[in-house]
Amino acid sequence: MLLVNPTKKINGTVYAPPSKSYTHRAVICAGLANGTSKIIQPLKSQDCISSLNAMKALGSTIDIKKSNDDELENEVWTISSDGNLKVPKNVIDIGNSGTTLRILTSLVSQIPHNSIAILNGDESIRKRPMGPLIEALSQLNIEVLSNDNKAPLVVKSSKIDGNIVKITGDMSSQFISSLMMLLPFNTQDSKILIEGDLKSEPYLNITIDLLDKFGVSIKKDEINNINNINKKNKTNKKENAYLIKANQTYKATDYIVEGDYSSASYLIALGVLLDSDITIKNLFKDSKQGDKEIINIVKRMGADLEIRDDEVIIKNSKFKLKGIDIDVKNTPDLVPTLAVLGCFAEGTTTIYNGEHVRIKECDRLMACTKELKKMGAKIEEKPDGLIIQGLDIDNGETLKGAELETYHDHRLIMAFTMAGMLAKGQTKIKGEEAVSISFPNFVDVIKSIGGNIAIE
Ligand SMILES: O=C(O)C1=C[C@@H](OP(=O)(O)O)[C@@H](O)[C@H](O)C1
Ligand SMILES: C=C(OP(=O)(O)O)C(=O)O
Repeated sequence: MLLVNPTKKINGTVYAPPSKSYTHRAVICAGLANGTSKIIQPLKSQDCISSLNAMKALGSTIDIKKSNDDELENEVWTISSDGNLKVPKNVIDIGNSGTTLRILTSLVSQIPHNSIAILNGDESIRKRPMGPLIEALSQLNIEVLSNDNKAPLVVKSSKIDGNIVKITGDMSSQFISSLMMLLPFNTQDSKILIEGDLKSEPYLNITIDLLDKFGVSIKKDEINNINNINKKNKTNKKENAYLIKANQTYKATDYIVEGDYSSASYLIALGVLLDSDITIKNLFKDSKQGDKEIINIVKRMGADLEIRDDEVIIKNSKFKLKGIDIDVKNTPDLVPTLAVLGCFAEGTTTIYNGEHVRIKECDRLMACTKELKKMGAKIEEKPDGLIIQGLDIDNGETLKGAELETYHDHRLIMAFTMAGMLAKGQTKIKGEEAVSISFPNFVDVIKSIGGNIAIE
């Protein structure tokens, strides 16, 4: 249980943890390359260790060393491979990591012929949808067996047979990242055609960026679809497609992982909500991470931040925030952070375009509504988002401490910790150990800046 007490002020300098999305991709690409890659400053979290162990099970050799930078306790992961995935000796357990499951489902089809790989994970992972990816792979004659289109999955080794693959864009970009990482092995040039709305697109840009560092090129091809011309306002609806050249090979490389904006969102939000003097290092201004948008969101709500090339500084807050409309199509992981921010912003905060937020570690729209209501939040669940009426802070209204469930969901634990620090009375957060999924030293970091929290 995490005990969270009201906290008035935070100050100090902290480092954002390394990016989860970049660490996953770097580890997997390193295992696909012929040679030795060094992943410098990787995120040592449960999810990324799932990717590391999976690549080990598929034949990579892994050596973990502390880096010289003692203060940050960073590591260097040296990953060696001959570029060919091996038949795994056992079921590959990907734990709680949706990214690992989705990306590997395509790639494990490239193990030697006449063999199978089995992917499985925890209770939450066995509920996450896989249908569109399984169907897309069948268009390439790759066979995946499952009950109900969910893990456990049995993937049969197969040559890629086909060069155009259609997939829905509105459920998870991870399906598309998965195809992007598979198709460079195709012997023909290939194209991924996205059907419907494309959500979480910044994660595809992360995939393209990282693949480029490992020598693989993917190009976006935007097609103006004449069938979709909206005659009334004469706007062309764009269809998204990606082009992948045949017979590309992953090249071993050394890669330094940048800081994670999704994890930093809790620190940034706390910084603007409390009396703060705080610097968050390892956040790059030119990052491709979609969750960098947290900076624009808090600015739109009325906060003032100093953005440097590689750090974010918040001084002399606390700001008087106002409620705004927020489209979370491209930033689903920010939703728990935004739900808490909305409680402390004057007026209405509307979070929309987030149907995909329901199919993460848990249904985060349901969970934020149910749990924050226990603290007195005025929050309403909508099919695609949340409507939050800000509390009357000027007249002393605030959240009240409560005992909260977290559904084994790391992002809920961190967002509810913020809520608890701003609430009146103690908040008890159950299942706090799940922060290790993406931000293992979260509790220590919050304590180091003055957060009055403790594990019981
Ligand atoms: O590819 C990635 O690294 C991720 C993609 C996003 O998922 P969806 O594409 O399913 O929205 C995000 O929510 C997840 O935390 C990480
Ligand atoms: C949804 C998340 O991750 P994944 O899909 O990899 O489980 C997350 O980190 O919030």
